[in-house]
Amino acid sequence: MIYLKKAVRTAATDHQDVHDTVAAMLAEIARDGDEAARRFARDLDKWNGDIVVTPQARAAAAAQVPEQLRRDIQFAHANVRRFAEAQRATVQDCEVEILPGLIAGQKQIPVSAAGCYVPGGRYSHVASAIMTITTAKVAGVPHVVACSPPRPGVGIPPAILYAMDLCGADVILSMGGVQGVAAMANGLFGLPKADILVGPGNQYVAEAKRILFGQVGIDMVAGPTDSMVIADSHADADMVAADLVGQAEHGYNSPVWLVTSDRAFAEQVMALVPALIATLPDPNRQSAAAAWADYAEVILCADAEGMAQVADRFAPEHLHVQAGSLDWWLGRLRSYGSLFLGEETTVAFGDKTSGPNHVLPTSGAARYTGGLSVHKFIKTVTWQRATREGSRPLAEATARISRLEGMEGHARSADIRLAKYFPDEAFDLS
Ligand SMILES: NC(=O)c1ccc[n+]([C@@H]2O[C@H](COP(=O)([O-])OP(=O)(O)OC[C@H]3O[C@@H](n4cnc5c(N)ncnc54)[C@H](O)[C@@H]3O)[C@@H](O)[C@H]2O)c1
Ligand SMILES: [Zn+2]
Repeated sequence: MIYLKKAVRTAATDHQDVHDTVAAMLAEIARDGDEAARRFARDLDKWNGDIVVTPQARAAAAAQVPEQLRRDIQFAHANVRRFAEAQRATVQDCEVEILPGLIAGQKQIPVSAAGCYVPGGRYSHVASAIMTITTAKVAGVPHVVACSPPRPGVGIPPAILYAMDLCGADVILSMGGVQGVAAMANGLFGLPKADILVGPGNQYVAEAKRILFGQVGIDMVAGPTDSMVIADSHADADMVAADLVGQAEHGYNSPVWLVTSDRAFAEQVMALVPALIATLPDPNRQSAAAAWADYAEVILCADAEGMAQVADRFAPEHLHVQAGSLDWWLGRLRSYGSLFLGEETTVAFGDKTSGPNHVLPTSGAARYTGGLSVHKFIKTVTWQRATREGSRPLAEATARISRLEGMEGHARSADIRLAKYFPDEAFDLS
């Protein structure tokens, strides 16, 4: 493979500053509770209003969203729900007779309370509300809290609030950043403590979740969003250029990668991109320009197998194949958060409306995990039950293994059962 364009920057270097800021904020909130969270909302987001959004404010939001947009949000919600329901149907209890007199099983139990972070600093992430809340509700979580940063004097933008309400958030907090995350994790403002925190956010949000992990579950540690397009000579250069620029808009440090087996095609796309970026409105233009200049890469490979190897190594969050033989790619590719097959769909569809979740592993985490799904809200737990007859071989083997391990107390839990159920027999348990 040959780099026709190489990134000049990779992962952020300011991590320690962010860590110290967030750790200090979390400590203050742990100490002073609601009051500290309110103080940060005031200082950072200029918000003095209600923290728990009232039923009246929820109802009023719908009236402020134009009807077509409401229908669009309902469309996206229905698609995300349909996909999540199909996933839910694959998650099942099971039961097996391991040996005569011993049955064991697994049960799927949703967490009791989930906290969904809906980012809202720079863009109005309506889609993130749909992706997280809907999925938690379909998973069967009885108590879903959602929070998002309020805009000064306005609160949560009406379209986000409408989406949160439509998707079934039980409580909505007008609170963003570290204070929003901590409010859900610590059970501030009268809430139950969240068992799991999910949803994307900026570096402060991501760091807060990372620090709180252990005390609560989290979906993943998210970095800047990234996207890869695999294109061969079948691809449409204008479309590929538009897709790369579209995803570079996320932020100055959002990598986009083009992997192709056609040098002329790569050069055509590279020539088109700057002009497309120049036509974006500010500040999206600056984000996309910086992302393209500093983080984007264009890689030329000999053939499809070479391109697949690059994709597997990068493990992109979004992977879009605009090439022939789509079934071959679906079978061959192994590391991605979400795969988009063919030019008729695109990452933007997945981001906003199509159904599979858009909360996905970034920065190569797709090597070891997929994205947000109903599974993240459900605990697969196990149980077992034995008859006296079934307990007999278990007790004998357990007693001997325990003694070998030096765990005499464990061995005696086995001994006492054999003595009670089979009093007339002698066992060699040493
Ligand atoms: N990968 C995905 O699926 C996906 C989807 C949507 C959004 N995102 C990501 O979500 C993020 C959204 O970021 P955002 O900033 O626009 O919104 P955000 O909601 O994540 O963060 C806003 C909050 O940051 C806090 N904050 C700002 N400056 C601070 C400081 N100096 N100290 C402490 N706290 C501070 C404020 O309290 C504010 O409420 C982006 O990084 C975007 O890439 C990812
Ligand atoms: Zn996107």
